[in-house]
Amino acid sequence: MSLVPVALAGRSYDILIERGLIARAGALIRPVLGARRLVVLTDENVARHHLAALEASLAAADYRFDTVVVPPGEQAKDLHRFPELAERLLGLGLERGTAFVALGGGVIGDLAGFAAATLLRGLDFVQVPTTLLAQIDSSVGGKTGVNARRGKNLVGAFHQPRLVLADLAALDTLPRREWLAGYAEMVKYGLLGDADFFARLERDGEVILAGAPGPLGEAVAHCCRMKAEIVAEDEREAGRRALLNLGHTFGHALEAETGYGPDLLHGEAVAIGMMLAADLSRRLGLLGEADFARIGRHLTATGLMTRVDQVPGGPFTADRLIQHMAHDKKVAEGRIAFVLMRGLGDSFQRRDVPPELVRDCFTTAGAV
Ligand SMILES: NC(=O)c1ccc[n+]([C@@H]2O[C@H](COP(=O)([O-])OP(=O)(O)OC[C@H]3O[C@@H](n4cnc5c(N)ncnc54)[C@H](O)[C@@H]3O)[C@@H](O)[C@H]2O)c1
Ligand SMILES: O=C(O)C(=O)C[C@@H](O)[C@H](O)[C@H](O)COP(=O)(O)O
Ligand SMILES: [Zn+2]
Repeated sequence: MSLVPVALAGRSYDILIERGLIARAGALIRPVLGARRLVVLTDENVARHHLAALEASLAAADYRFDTVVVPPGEQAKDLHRFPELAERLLGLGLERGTAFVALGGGVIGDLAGFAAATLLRGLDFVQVPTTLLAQIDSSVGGKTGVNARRGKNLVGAFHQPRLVLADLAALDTLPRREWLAGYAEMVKYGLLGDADFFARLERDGEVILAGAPGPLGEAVAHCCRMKAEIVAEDEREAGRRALLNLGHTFGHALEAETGYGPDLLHGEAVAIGMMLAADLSRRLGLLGEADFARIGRHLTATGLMTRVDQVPGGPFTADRLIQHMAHDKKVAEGRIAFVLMRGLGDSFQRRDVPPELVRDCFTTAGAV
């Protein structure tokens, strides 16, 4: 088993990574949580594959629990659906000693985390991530929230989980498209801060995506260690944490424009967004042509989209995409902070980016 600690004064927790953790969840949660009552939040797909094992392990550990199942997909994370969910959860008779268990991908983690942050002004919660994306990224670091009409994750809270149980066996049932979406965030770690890891992905990406336990477990643990280190230094994104947003300013704009629907998954949007960020870095004279081409080659070889005009439902206009970017949480005094690359594994934030260059990136990628 890999154990990655997330060191946060008074709110430190561990990420456990291994096959078979869901079946042991009750026993693993017991020493960490004082709560005797749990509420499991999951979605219909995850429930079909993994809920029975989780419920059996909670029962075996003598937990009283309720389960709430929501429809799958990004729409479950809509601000306007949250009141109904909150009422449903409150209807279960929550008490301060109740804790939530998020069993699912990033949508469930963000939603359950936000419910835990806000209901009764804050309850404990445990993350049991079941997508690659959630195991390497969203279950770690305490960003929780929901999407508003004006943009992605605009209503939320920083609320750290008490424990993360990343059961690699849960990924056995994950569809290939979801593996790829998670893999895009894995590539992000290489690009933002670890050129050797990017090179490893170029070599072993297919093995990882095939679920080979050794390489997969090592790659998941590596990403968690990188994220834990960044979050420990900058929990609330005052500086370095923004690097985890590489590709997201562009990607979130695409997600907003496609209505958070099934045509474009978050990770897919991030892949296109990283390519746009790489292009912007190249146009600013920061990233060489060879590195730019290398990023595109790897994303394409993996099967990810890299261009705006590959997204179903287009054509998309640069004007509208740029409008969406104005709602990014990294905007200060009206100026967007872009995460750019000076080379593979060397990213930084910059605000003074000429708007016409951003437009050129969009149109070169097929926006009109
Ligand atoms: N909080 C953060 O730090 C953070 C980081 C990255 C992404 N996110 C958010 O995470 C969300 C994306 O998460 P995601 O990609 O995990 O999507 P998701 O939660 O929608 O899950 C993807 C799909 O896979 C299904 N699924 C999940 N686990 C499964 C399994 N083991 N077997 C079969 N099907 C399974 C789900 O039902 C869903 O249909 C976005 O909303 C994004 O904004 C948050
Ligand atoms: O943990 C972080 O910090 C991240 O930025 C991780 C991202 O992958 C994730 O998509 C996050 O939800 C984006 O946050 P936001 O603040 O841009 O909404
Ligand atoms: Zn992301």
